[in-house]
Amino acid sequence: MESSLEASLSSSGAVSGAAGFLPPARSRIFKIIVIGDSNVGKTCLTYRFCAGRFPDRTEATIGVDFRERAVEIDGERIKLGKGAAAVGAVAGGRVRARWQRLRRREAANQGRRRSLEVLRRETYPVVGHSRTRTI
Ligand SMILES: Nc1nc2c(ncn2[C@@H]2O[C@H](COP(=O)(O)OP(=O)(O)OP(=O)(O)O)[C@@H](O)[C@H]2O)c(=O)[nH]1
Repeated sequence: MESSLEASLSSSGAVSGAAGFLPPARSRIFKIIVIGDSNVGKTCLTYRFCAGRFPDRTEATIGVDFRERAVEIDGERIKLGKGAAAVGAVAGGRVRARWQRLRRREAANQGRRRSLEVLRRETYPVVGHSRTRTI
């Protein structure tokens, strides 16, 4: 199957052109959402991954926070867009409803990451257990 990278190159027609000019290949973009109870480290996790260091100080995220990092995998440049969203600020059943809304909105995402704080068991149910793996 033709990858989107190959498709973008071949549809441009520039690859086989005689002018010797190759436009920059478009990166594929993978979106990952990090979701979890408030204050479990979502911002620090995504900041560390994208900036290579931990933030000097943090503030509670209101709504959703976006970051981006490009990585090279098997010679292909891939952009990872990461969003962190707190669900813990909303109490009770509304937590799950908001989580499900976020899941629907992010249905096109290729990856999801859930954050929880291992020493605070009450943060576990917020993100659900079904596909949580202990690493
Ligand atoms: N000990 C320890 N503290 C951490 C770790 N990661 C984050 N923290 C601290 O935990 C607090 C919350 O971190 P954040 O990254 O802001 O947490 P968050 O989940 O994004 O918080 P909200 O935006 O409120 O949802 C901060 O004081 C961090 O310094 C960790 O791995 N270990």
